[in-house]
Amino acid sequence: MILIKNLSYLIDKDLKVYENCDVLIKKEEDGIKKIVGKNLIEKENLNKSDLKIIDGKNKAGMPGLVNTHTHIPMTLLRGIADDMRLEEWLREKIWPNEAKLTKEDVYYGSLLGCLEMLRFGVTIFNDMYFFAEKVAEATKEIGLRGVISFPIIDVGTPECENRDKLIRMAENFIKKYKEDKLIKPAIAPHAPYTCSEETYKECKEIADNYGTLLHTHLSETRYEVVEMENKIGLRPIEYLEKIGVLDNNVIAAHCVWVTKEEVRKLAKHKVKVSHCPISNMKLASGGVMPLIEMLNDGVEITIGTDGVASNNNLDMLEEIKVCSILHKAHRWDATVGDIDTVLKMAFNSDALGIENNDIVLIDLTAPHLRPIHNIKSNIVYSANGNDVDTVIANGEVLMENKRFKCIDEKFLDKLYEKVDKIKEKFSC
Ligand SMILES: C[C@H]1O[C@@H](n2cnc3c(O)ncnc32)[C@H](O)[C@@H]1O
Ligand SMILES: [Zn+2]
Repeated sequence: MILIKNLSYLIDKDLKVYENCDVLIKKEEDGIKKIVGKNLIEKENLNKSDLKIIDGKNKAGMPGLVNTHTHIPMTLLRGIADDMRLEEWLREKIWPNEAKLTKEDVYYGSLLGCLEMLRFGVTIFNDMYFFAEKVAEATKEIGLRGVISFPIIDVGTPECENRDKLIRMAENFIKKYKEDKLIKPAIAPHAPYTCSEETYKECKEIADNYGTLLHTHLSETRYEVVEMENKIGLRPIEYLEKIGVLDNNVIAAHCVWVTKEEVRKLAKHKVKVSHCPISNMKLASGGVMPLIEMLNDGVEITIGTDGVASNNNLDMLEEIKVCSILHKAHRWDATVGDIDTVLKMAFNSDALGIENNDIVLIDLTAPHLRPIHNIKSNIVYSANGNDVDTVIANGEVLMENKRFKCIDEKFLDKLYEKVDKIKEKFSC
């Protein structure tokens, strides 16, 4: 059992704030149980020798951050191609370099990505990358929880060039992990411009049969929308609706270029949207995701960083601040993207079908986090990922006082050496 004693502030999933409390975390057969109150040792009659005690003084606790769209192994491609728009970035830089990746490279890139997320308080994530088994393996080793989706592209991926075979591999991947405690497998047709109607339909059938999510990029750029309108006379969301893919098991990343009518379609089919403001701005995807219209129509919106090659980090605290201020600037309205709205999106793991029972502690002993008029304000507008001090995920202390507990830290040097070596095979 873990006891956080004298926690200065606790923000719960419903964004209620408690002050000066203890939090007891018990890992039981049927899940994680949490008790919040004062003087829990006495009240719950706890034996100190059964407890891992964490000092909560000058710390703020909150649920684990949830990154709902990323490509974790792309940590390997950090900084390889900046200041380019999506289409050229993908075709000229990212895909040619990804073609050189082996499954071992993806494993090390995933470890690096998981440690980066952990360092920044992200405990649950939704990934889409080649060699998904290696992403799953690294995730389990670090102890995070993730929806790991197996990507499909019609022309093939670095893992396999044959689409039919890829679909069978995706199904086997789902079978292998479907009972796993930390991993929820899923399938990911990459985007409407890389996957045919047949591919989307087959992926949807697999997602339905196995009860998994279908993760896809959707309406990310104006180019994507115009290209589709020219080819088939439909916008990407209209097209996916027409072929029967839109559903409540779909999680769609980006959804920037979306009309009001399409927002209604997303809401009608209960599609979950992963909003990736930094990646959209950096890749100059143009436009801004219609947050207000989506919220007004009841679309479930979550937040993602996208991959490190378009962000260029996995700092979800940075992402929520940018999300908030982007929409204020865009709408000339300071009330838009308010503190509670962005925090709710950042803690939302329900969209992934995972319960967020994790706790992240922020160290408040830093000049930029004092004084504290409103702890939620300091977290959204003043903090960043480096302020994360301790992470308890799935009932385990994975990081304490900014030190990784899930690995021997001596391994970090070896990991950095490995990724430096992998770096040599890429060309900028
Ligand atoms: C899984 C593949 O998806 C690629 N990717 C990474 N970021 C984006 C994005 O913003 N839009 C479309 N595709 C993206 C990644 O490089 C892999 O090739
Ligand atoms: Zn992406």
